[in-house]
Amino acid sequence: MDSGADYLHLDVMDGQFVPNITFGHPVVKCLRPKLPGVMFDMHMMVAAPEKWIENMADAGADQYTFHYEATEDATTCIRKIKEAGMKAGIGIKPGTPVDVLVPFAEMVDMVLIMTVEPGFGGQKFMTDMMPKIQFLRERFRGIDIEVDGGVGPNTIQHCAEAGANMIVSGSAIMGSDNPREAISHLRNSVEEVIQKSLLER
Ligand SMILES: O=C(CO)[C@H](O)[C@H](O)COP(=O)(O)O
Repeated sequence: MDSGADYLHLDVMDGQFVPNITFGHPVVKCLRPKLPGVMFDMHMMVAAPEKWIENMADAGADQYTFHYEATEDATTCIRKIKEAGMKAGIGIKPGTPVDVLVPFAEMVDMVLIMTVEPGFGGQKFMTDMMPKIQFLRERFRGIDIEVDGGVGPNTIQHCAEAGANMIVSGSAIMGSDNPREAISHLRNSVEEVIQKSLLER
């Protein structure tokens, strides 16, 4: 396990799965040539995520992260994402128990633990989601575990110590006087905990 690759995390919201709306694959397709070499992780906060897999692959997405709650058939969704040539991620909302992810943890490239209700940036980090990360890290040592929602300099330590190795951060970086420094701080916090845990083994 390491601190994972760098992705541009793009929040797709459909006004159904979450009470907000952003953009879809046509915008991703326009963005793709403007950011060569940048990996796009689509965070699909949408109902029926299986519907947009081909479109997002065609638009140039690298990873397709959907919500467990949004589909009746997560296994087929994962298979279709991989067949379309993308990496697969599966996430859960705060109210969903973590054990639903167990059957999928070794089928996907990443699991996502939401630490806010999906739909809006700038919300308060939910520390009580940390046991979900610990649960997954204890059982699946090598997987990528991502945390999303309210993560910044004041909350990163909780995520890192629980075992997360991929971090999404919006407001804390955009609101910082020095976004580069803020990113380095988040990255270093995760790296330090990973290195320490490797030494302790
Ligand atoms: O998925 C999201 C909301 O649904 C956002 O990506 C997430 O909340 C990040 O924003 P912030 O760091 O401001 O909390």
